[in-house]
Amino acid sequence: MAEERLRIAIQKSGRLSDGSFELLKSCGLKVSRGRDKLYGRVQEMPIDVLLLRDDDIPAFVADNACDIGIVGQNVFEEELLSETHEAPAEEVMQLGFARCRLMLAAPKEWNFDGANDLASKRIATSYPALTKAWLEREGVEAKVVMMKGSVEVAPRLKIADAVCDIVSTGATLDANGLKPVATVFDSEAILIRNAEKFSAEKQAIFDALIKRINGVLRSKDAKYIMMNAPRSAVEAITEFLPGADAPTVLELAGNPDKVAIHAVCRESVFWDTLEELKKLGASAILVLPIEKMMP
Ligand SMILES: Nc1ncnc2c1ncn2[C@@H]1O[C@H](COP(=O)(O)OP(=O)(O)OP(=O)(O)O)[C@@H](O)[C@H]1O
Ligand SMILES: O=P(O)(O)OC[C@H]1O[C@H](OP(=O)(O)OP(=O)(O)O)[C@H](O)[C@@H]1O
Ligand SMILES: [Mg+2]
Repeated sequence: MAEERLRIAIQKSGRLSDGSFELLKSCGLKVSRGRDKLYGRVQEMPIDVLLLRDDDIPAFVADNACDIGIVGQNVFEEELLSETHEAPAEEVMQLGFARCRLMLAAPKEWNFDGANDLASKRIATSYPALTKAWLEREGVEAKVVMMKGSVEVAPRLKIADAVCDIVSTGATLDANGLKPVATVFDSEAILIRNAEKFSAEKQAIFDALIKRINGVLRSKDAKYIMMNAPRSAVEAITEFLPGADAPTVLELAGNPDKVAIHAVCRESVFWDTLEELKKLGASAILVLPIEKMMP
């Protein structure tokens, strides 16, 4: 019998693409792309990769053309609200990259004073379902105009009064004379899966992949921190270290009053943290990245 392989759909090129390939790489999976560049194969695990437009990913996963996929939460929620599939794909986990917001934006000169200002106005968006749901929550009646791309130019062309589009730095809005006025949806890349039960063989591949992804995500903010400190400050320093439990305390040769402290910090270590540690008497502080972490 042919070996079962797990099929994952990822974006071919765009804002999700690099992060998706990077995640697979961090999981120890190298994707060798086929000549048509639409199909890739992983050597290290029985996984096939399909390279698609991001909008097609939820449907490919819902329809069983792929088992799992990586897509923006915004695109996935839009698809769910549109109710196009009897058994839509299911969200498995957030992946911590491609963070952005779906935001309502209005021309800078508009003295915008809350959602009610949008009553009877035209709003251009590629996300009509999410936009309509937000308007409904706010109790505002407005006309939603669907645009597939270049949404930000709509007010200038008098196609719409406002837009509802993806914002990260805000540079695109600014360049088009627009300002953000309300957040409709917070988004990041997510892993989705087909709603049906996998075969035992496929489930085992899926479980192994999830374990690796969790290991990569866990190590993302985590740092290995080393420092010397007065023996008397060990307790205060341990309490202060972000997300660290039970650090290793080592003798320092020829210096009975001082020890070396080694700890895994599970949260970000900022410059402020280092300043505080210094105040508590720490010196020779080293912060090292952690590549992978298994519980
Ligand atoms: N500026 C941004 N910063 C971070 N994430 C973003 C940004 N813009 C979009 N995203 C996220 O990445 C997803 C894909 O965005 P992209 O602009 O690549 O889509 P696209 O142009 O529709 O691509 P495709 O050609 O695959 O249809 C979005 O749905 C959103 O979740
Ligand atoms: O707030 P900013 O940092 O400016 O990012 C927002 C822009 O990024 C995305 O487009 P992208 O640049 O991916 O190009 P696209 O319009 O071709 O998808 C998105 O559609 C916005 O237009
Ligand atoms: Mg798209």
